[in-house]
Amino acid sequence: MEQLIIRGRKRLQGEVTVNGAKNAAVAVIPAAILCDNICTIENLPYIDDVISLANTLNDMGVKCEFVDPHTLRIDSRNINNFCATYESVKKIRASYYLLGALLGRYKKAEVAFPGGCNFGTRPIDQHIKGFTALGADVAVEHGMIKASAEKLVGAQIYLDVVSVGATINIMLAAVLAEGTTIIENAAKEPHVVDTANFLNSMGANVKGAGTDVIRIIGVEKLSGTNYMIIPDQIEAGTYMMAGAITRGDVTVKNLIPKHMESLSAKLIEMGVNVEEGDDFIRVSVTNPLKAVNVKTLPYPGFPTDLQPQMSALLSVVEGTSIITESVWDNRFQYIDELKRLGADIKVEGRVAVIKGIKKLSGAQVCATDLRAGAGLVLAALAAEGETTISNLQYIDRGYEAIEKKLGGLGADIKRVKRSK
Ligand SMILES: CC(=O)N[C@H]1[C@@H](OP(=O)(O)OP(=O)(O)OC[C@H]2O[C@@H](n3ccc(=O)[nH]c3=O)[C@H](O)[C@@H]2O)O[C@H](CO)[C@@H](O)[C@@H]1O
Ligand SMILES: C=C(OP(=O)(O)O)C(=O)O
Repeated sequence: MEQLIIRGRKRLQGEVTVNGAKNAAVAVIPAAILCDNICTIENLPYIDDVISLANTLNDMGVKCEFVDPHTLRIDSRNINNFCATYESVKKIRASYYLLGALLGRYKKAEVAFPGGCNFGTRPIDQHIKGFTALGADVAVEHGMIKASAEKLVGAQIYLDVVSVGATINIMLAAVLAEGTTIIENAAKEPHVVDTANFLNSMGANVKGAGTDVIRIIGVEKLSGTNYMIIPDQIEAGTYMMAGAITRGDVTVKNLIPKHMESLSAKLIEMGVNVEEGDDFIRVSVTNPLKAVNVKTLPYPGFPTDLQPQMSALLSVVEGTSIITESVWDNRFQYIDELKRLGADIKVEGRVAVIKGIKKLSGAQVCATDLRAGAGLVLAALAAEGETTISNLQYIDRGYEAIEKKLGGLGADIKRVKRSK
């Protein structure tokens, strides 16, 4: 068992570089099997979700090779298996993209119900509605989602909820379908746009990604391509808040400032100094910070994947802050862990009321999911004394070398192996 040991209250200072985006990577990798050739994907984060997906594709006869830790060469010429089992996909949510990609290219797919972080129900009815509208038969049996079609024909699909996964999955299934598909009420997240750009670089015809109407004109064939993944909005936001919670001076490099607007605006409202460059943001604190209210929303709103990190930050900002989680029905499970560090937070349903305290104090805590883990890391950086964080398998799903990056900013953090 590995743990992070953090001795807090070091003011972070310096520069940290963001890796490629997890949620773009996990869509683009399955999308690569839509062509009968080789795709080379660069700027991938070297994280467990990416490694798991590469292993899953290898099990299907796709040759996935890391050219270096951030570059994956995907050769899908000899794919021979259209089934992804529970064993291979249980840890990753994005395994659902294999459904859209296999269905789009081979008209058949069998994928175990996806895993990923647990914050309440994570239905996939909108994915299934989209596949069905394109002409697929979809059945759920023995924990497997089975989809097949004679052929796929473009359709007009209105999503009942704004869903990143359904938007991307329908794009994957529709790029090789006959005719035009229109997705209305589509998600607008940067990773939706990145996946559309990747598909277009393979020869697809996807327009409107980044707005709430996406139009896909089916093409006959896609070709291999070289593609570079966008920077990770959530990793960037996590390090921006690491700067703020330690009242430090941190420059987060290799990000897209536009993707950070909802966070930057909140930090500025709190009194944090936020200085933007073309591809960096410098965050520093010189004045006392103020409490704020935050509501998570689909992009361009405040990302739910930065909500736990924001709770950690607000737990040491004087005054009462309110966080409303409007995307997931149960994403405050980690609050009990934050309370072990002394945070004063009350949760009622989807609302957390945070009374800022002067100082957190180190304790033993456990990550309950990926971003909960990131929130605990931030809280530990601000806490007096030593914090031990376990369940690192969650953090490792989405953060490459988190202890090295924070260590480079002056944090006292180390990863240790403990016998159970
Ligand atoms: C791999 C990946 O990219 N994961 C992200 C993706 O998850 P994921 O794609 O699973 O999240 P969605 O955008 O689909 O979910 C948003 C909301 O829609 C609901 N819903 C979704 C699909 C569906 O068929 N029916 C339905 O009701 C969900 O319960 C949730 O309330 O977007 C989330 C919201 O930004 C992020 O927290 C996750 O980090
Ligand atoms: C919730 C997340 O991931 P996933 O959807 O892959 O579980 C996340 O990235 O915060």
